[in-house]
Amino acid sequence: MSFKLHPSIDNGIKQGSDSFSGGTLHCHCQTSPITITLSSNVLHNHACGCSKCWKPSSATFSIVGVIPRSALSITSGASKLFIVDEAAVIQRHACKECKVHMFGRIEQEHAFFGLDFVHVELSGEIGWQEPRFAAFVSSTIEQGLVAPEEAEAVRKQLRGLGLECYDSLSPGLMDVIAAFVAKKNGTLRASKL
Ligand SMILES: N[C@@H](CCC(=O)N[C@@H](CS)C(=O)NCC(=O)O)C(=O)O
Ligand SMILES: [Zn+2]
Ligand SMILES: [Zn+2]
Repeated sequence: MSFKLHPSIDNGIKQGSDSFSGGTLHCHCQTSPITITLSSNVLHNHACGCSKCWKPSSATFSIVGVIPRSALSITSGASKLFIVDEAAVIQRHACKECKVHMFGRIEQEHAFFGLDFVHVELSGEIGWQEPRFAAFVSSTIEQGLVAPEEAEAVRKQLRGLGLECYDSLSPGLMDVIAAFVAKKNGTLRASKL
């Protein structure tokens, strides 16, 4: 049995282009869609199994990447945006009508302050960085999308696509968050390497 992970990876992962320099995201509204223009490619693109990241219907994972907030502009339909959960670290700005999340933004002191979270499947352009790992895989169990006994099969399918699996973010990103906390606490150790 194979799981519907996400439509943009279920038939294999297509590599992005190093020379790609951005494009436009559209919400799903047929009339007056919200459009967001991105002036660069995304970084750290990945599959996220958490309950908070937007995913299309029938998908088990969201595909989400980051981009400097200075590279993102709302080019139409700004009045249709609302914040899904004001209390969340990532303020996800979604369309009031079709409910698609257009971008997530961090407004508090955080390792990822200055980066916005976006879903490049909302763009028609080709060349966006391909997903490179899978995060929060076990969170799919919480949502009833995957049975506990199925989790390893889901990981196997993800690894078969070349996506290493984690139950939080990737080690590299977790290190960035931990280093930020250590710096704040005055406990950041100097490297002896
Ligand atoms: N198990 C939780 C995990 C949620 C979670 O921690 N999501 C990560 C990955 S997007 C995060 O950084 N969330 C911050 C936020 O949503 O503001 C769930 O599925 O709801
Ligand atoms: Zn919409
Ligand atoms: Zn998530």
